[in-house]
Amino acid sequence: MSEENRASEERGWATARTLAEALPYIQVYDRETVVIKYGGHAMGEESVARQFAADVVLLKLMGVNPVVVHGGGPQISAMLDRAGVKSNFVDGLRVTDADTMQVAEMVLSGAVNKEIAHWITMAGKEADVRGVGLSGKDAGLLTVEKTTRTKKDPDSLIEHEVDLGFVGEPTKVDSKLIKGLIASESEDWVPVVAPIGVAADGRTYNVNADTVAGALAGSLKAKRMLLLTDVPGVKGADGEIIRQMTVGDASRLIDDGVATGGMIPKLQTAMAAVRAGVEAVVILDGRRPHAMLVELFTETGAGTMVKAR
Ligand SMILES: Nc1ncnc2c1ncn2[C@@H]1O[C@H](COP(=O)(O)OP(=O)(O)O)[C@@H](O)[C@H]1O
Ligand SMILES: CC(=O)N[C@@H](CCC(=O)OP(=O)(O)O)C(=O)O
Repeated sequence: MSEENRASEERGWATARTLAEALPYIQVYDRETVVIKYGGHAMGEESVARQFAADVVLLKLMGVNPVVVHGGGPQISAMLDRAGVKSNFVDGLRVTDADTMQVAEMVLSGAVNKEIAHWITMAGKEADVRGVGLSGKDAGLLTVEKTTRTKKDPDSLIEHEVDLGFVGEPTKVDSKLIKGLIASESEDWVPVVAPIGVAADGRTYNVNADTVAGALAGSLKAKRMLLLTDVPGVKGADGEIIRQMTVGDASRLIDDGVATGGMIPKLQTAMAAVRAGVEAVVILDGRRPHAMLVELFTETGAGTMVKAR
């Protein structure tokens, strides 16, 4: 779990200081899918979003197949604030009534999705790399079922069900469209997915973006999933960033209450994705310049890596 550990395994290649030395190692990701979850907190200023888009384009030009899933929690909250609505969160999930659902979809599938796809298209203009904005509603990408949660009453210790409203869990990912986009030999398309899903009854659901990224990464058997957020990694009980952990460690951090709030869905997603065949998941600071490139192409990497063992 130490930094040494993290740096030593399979990563000797990234000590390369020149492109020629680095090339064999960059080939590790050749034609491999990397699912990138771009969190609302990581988005920050326009210059940060532009830099993110430029790095996504660079990855595509280096032969990686990036698939972006974005959040937008703070952006939804800002829009709800304007309407005088305050959100409640349970285990990092927004309790979503019908009105909140409408705002969430407008912000996620409308404003945020189109902006990110647009920044990628703008950054990739000269190289003809283009962002394609979608939500889980497009081409039947994401089927969900209503999320159920129980909470223990602190006094009586009796479990009771908490109704989260229109909050869904992925039950099926139909990644045909995404696979078609990333496999195109003639076009450099980068799918950008908003975390909205559809239930069997046709209703629209709000889904945590980390969860969507995990489901998509599992379905695409991605080599890496990068969860870009606003902290340098996952902190342990001593407040220090943990550089590498197993799914067992991740589960214990949640059980022990060391990982709280938005970090809970992140770690749960990481565990599920690794179990579904994703080689590794990394939680890292998306505001750090070139965070994704540092993670993929340097020896030390960036953030906290979660692996099976
Ligand atoms: N053990 C932990 N290590 C790091 N961050 C933690 C931990 N527990 C809770 N967090 C919180 O999780 C947040 C990231 O989740 P979230 O706010 O949902 O991010 P995003 O919008 O990027 O998905 C951090 O800003 C931090 O406040
Ligand atoms: C159910 C649920 O909580 N959905 C999230 C969807 C957006 C999201 O996950 O955004 P971040 O990644 O920026 O936190 C929400 O409404 O905030």
